Amino acid sequence: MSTLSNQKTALAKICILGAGAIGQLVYHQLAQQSQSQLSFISRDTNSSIQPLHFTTLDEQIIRREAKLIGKADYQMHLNQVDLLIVCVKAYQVSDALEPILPLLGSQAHILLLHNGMGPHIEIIPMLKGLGVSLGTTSQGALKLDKWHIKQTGKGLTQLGSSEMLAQLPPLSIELKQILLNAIPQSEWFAEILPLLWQKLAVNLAINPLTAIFNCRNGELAADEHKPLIFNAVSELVAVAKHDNIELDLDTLLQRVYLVIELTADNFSSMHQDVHHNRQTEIDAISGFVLQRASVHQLAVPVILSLQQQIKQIEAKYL
Ligand SMILES: NC(=O)C1=CN([C@@H]2O[C@H](COP(=O)(O)OP(=O)(O)OC[C@H]3O[C@@H](n4cnc5c(N)ncnc54)[C@H](OP(=O)(O)O)[C@@H]3O)[C@@H](O)[C@H]2O)C=CC1
Ligand SMILES: CC(C)(CO)C(=O)C(=O)O
Repeated sequence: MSTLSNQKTALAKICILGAGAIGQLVYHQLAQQSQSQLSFISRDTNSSIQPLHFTTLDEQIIRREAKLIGKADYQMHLNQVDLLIVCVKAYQVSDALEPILPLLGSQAHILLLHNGMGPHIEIIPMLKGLGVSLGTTSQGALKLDKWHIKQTGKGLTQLGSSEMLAQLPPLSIELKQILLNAIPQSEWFAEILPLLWQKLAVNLAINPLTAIFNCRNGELAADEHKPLIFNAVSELVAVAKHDNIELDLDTLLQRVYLVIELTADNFSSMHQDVHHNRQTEIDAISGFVLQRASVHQLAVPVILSLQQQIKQIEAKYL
């Protein structure tokens, strides 16, 4: 257990890796509710102070400043960090952490906050005994400009640990409290993996299909898509079972259709990535399920086909 005392809680040093839409949203939420010392990791050489703008859900514009830690100051700064929140895309996690991890002090804890699954398995060998927690958010945020974000939706943020991480130091109670106080609708789970699988099922059922059929989320409610969604989610449930994660197919399908309804007008993140010719997070969505299916020697033809179709789309521009 970390020794961060109550007295030091106010001075907890929290650094965010990935100053994008979600990284900046979490920064503003922490700045609003805690007295922690906050910063972003920059890829520039020198540190700087960056003005930020945040448009809230009720259209208020809040101005703040953030400390960006430049490479020249990594050594000195990172050694002091208590919590590193990683808010890059799933496919960026390992590369982003590689130069940072060796510079963190032994008190540092890492929180991964991204869509999809898999990076936690990739980074465990790189951790050298540092603690890690995992999370997923259903809040929405959009970059209006590099340093101006708008919150676009409320939603649950599910954070937690797992038995598979039990050998590593846990997040301290004080840091957990800072996160739960600052992030609205956030919850902590002793075993987070089932929650991550459930969110994965939602992303698997919605994201690739919206990119393949070039449609908004709501159009997936049509009868013509029902067999594909049913088969993809059924395959995921079977793979999860072999990973000792029990998911209920009916409950999961209900959740998928609820998200389709609640986000009917949205273009999914994968649709937007394809639209802007960006790499998608497919490898952490269907790719992760395919990887686990291969470990358990299970056939998942529908998920394989979704993966291949998105890879073909990406290949036209990447
Ligand atoms: N935006 C949303 O509403 C939601 C997003 N999510 C998930 O949250 C995660 C983050 O998404 P989002 O914030 O939208 O993505 P963004 O692309 O906006 O943010 C990622 C940020 O990380 C930066 N970055 C990438 N590599 C590095 C690195 N090596 N060192 C430092 N910074 C780096 C990027 O910088 P640069 O652009 O310069 O490369 C970018 O600013 C994703 O998994 C996404 O699916 C989940 C729910 C909702
Ligand atoms: C829930 C959903 C599908 C909302 O669009 C999403 O998480 C995404 O677009 O990545």
